[in-house]
Amino acid sequence: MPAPPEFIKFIDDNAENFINRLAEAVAIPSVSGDAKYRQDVFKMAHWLNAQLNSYGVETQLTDLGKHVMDGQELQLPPAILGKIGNNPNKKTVLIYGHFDVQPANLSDGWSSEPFVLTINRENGQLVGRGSTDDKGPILGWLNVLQYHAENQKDLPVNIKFCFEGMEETGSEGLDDLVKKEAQSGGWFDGVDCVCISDNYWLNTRTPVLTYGLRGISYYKIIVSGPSWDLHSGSFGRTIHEPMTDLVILMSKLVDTKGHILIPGVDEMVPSAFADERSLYEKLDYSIEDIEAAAGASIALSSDKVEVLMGRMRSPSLSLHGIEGAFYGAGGKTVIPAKVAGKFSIRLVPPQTPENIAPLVNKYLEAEFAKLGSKNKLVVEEVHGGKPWLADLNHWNFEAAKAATRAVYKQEPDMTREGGSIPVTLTFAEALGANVVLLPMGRGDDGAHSTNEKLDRSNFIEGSKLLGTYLYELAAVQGKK
Ligand SMILES: C[C@H](N)C(=O)N[C@@H](Cc1c[nH]cn1)C(=O)O
Ligand SMILES: [Zn+2]
Ligand SMILES: [Zn+2]
Repeated sequence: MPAPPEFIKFIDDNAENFINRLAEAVAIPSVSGDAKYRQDVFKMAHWLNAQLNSYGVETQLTDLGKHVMDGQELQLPPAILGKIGNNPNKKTVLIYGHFDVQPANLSDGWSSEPFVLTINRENGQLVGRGSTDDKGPILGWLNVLQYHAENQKDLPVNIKFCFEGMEETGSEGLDDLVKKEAQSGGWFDGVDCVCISDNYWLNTRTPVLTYGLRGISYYKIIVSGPSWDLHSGSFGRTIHEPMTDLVILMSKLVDTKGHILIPGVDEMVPSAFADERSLYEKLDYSIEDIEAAAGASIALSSDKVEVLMGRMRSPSLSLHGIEGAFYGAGGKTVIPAKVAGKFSIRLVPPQTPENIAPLVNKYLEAEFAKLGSKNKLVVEEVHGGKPWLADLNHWNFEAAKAATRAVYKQEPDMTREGGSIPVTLTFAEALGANVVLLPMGRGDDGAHSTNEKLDRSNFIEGSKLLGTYLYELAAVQGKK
């Protein structure tokens, strides 16, 4: 069942209004990982809740309790549960998205204010934090709802929603809520399939459907010694310096080719099966795509399959930063008293945060012992999420494929995503439902980076894609 032509026309006719609404959403700096923005994450939850209500979605703001972040106890932002339609003859799809964003400061190197949506009329780029990750896609769903509400059209399927405000910081509290609401009589009871639009195409040309995500284990390693910061002239070569210890430890985690040096981590992953390369060979991707998205010729290999396998079916370890280190202007000659190195490991099956943790802890403690330092080491696991792989021969994928063909007149590539959406596996397991990832944005959108953008055409065609998917879902032969 194709989407009605009036729906497609409505999306085209209202493009400017949709962009204005995206600007409103981007203007709320809902950064979940920084305590000083926590009220803005709440503001964003209320903004989105009001939008959903205005289109007839019944919602419930669910309190997820409190958590401790950087030593501070904070209220978690609420999850928004929503539902619209309860026709027993229709399928029920659960839609997930997140309304929090990564941190962003002009001083990081943005060309414009990150929380002001800046529209480049020449190339059609909508630049702003959250434009592609994940406010654009969430607003894509609102655009679909708006058409049906304003034209008194029934949706082709029943929809349940789950929107959260902590995805960028480990989805705290959400797994338990999903497990509870998946039970008989719970909010998610009766869900037939799940759709998530929160990742990206591989390149700038070819739409994709995604059937896998890497998991994540995020660590903080804290080295402390002196009771306060010290003068390097007075104390250099007289004490064990925390920063020296930390930098040595961090240098022992990963090599320059990306091999993880923690014994047992890379080794957990089975080798590629006989013809596995052919899966990657046929994806529309080139070394130029990755180098264009990175803005430099720095790919680890000139073999496209090797690069894709590194991103999709291998774990990776990235060093993110050092808290407490001097990083300002000028030549401050300080010995920091306490520094915390941050790194994360992207996980693939059969790895989980639980089976990785003992390997990480044992290795770091052993390497620290080798330093013979009198400083103190604490290893903290900040947050984690399991990897996920789906059955791509499911009718949910068929519907997403048909929608892609209808909107883009192209066959989608089938990809595994290198990033993580921690709750995905929980949806699949707790609901016993197939999950499809149907991304809106392009591979060069710069999610988490400076100058994050969403192309206008991806926002508008992507809104059509999400709506068309619902119609294809209603038509596809499958359960219900
Ligand atoms: C793929 C998704 N849009 C995303 O960006 N996920 C984040 C999740 C996360 C986990 N820890 C911090 N953020 C990611 O993959 O980094
Ligand atoms: Zn993200
Ligand atoms: Zn995201």
